[in-house]
Amino acid sequence: MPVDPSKNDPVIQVRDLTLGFGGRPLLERLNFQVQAGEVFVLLGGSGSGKSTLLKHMIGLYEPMAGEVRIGGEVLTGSEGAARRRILRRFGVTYQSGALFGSMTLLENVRLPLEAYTRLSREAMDLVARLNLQLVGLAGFEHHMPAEISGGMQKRAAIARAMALDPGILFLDEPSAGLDPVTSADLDRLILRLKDILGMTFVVVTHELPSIFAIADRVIMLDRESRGIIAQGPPVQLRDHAEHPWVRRFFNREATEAA
Ligand SMILES: Nc1ncnc2c1ncn2[C@@H]1O[C@H](COP(=O)(O)OP(=O)(O)OP(=O)(O)O)[C@@H](O)[C@H]1O
Repeated sequence: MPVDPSKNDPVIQVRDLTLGFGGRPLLERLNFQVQAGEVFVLLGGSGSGKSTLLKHMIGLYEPMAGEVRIGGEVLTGSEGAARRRILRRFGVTYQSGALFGSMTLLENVRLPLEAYTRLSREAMDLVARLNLQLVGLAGFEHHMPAEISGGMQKRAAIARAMALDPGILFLDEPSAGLDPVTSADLDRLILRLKDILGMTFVVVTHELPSIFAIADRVIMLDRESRGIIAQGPPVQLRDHAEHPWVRRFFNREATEAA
């Protein structure tokens, strides 16, 4: 079930978030919200903290200050049953993909169901099959990850991240290592899941064609000022951003992509 199917409700709230390592802040006092059913993209130069911010948003790291709320509940510092409940509201795929190589696709997608539900084996298989079907992998249930292409592996990782029926998916560089055609296929899948299931996405990506294809809104992180230097729909930023770095980012890459 989507966390909250009504549009314009924040499903993720980042409030005064300061994060860093070894007592040194990398990003300070970040404030932004992600609305239900939107694709929200984290941008920024290399080392600006995109992946680190994503890891804070999913509770993998604890911030130096501030909080992250998912579906209105505070994830930061949460524990026990409350934390488990919040964690089940979202799925994650990491850059490395990380399917278990010794398991079939069906077994990979079944894994979270085995760990977190008491469904019967038949029901788990049914859910796993449906999820693989949803990402265009019907018929590949018994393939091993090494037997399918990189693009299909990414799709299978998304199917696994969706196994527990979350309303939110966090994707860290989903098109890394994919050719442009396969990457565009993945963009279409993201848009389809958003349209048919009303899912909310938070995506880290550098790929400009992808950003224009999928993003409702982006935020641009900046290492020097340790904050957000631009936010809004990508076309708006391309045409009207005040910050020179932001204009350079969109225009240089637009030229390269042309
Ligand atoms: N676990 C960690 N411990 C200490 N420093 C870290 C850790 N993880 C990341 N960093 C540092 O934080 C900074 C931001 O890293 P991060 O990976 O979040 O950037 P990014 O914007 O995702 O970069 P890229 O686009 O190159 O992947 C970098 O200087 C990195 O070395």
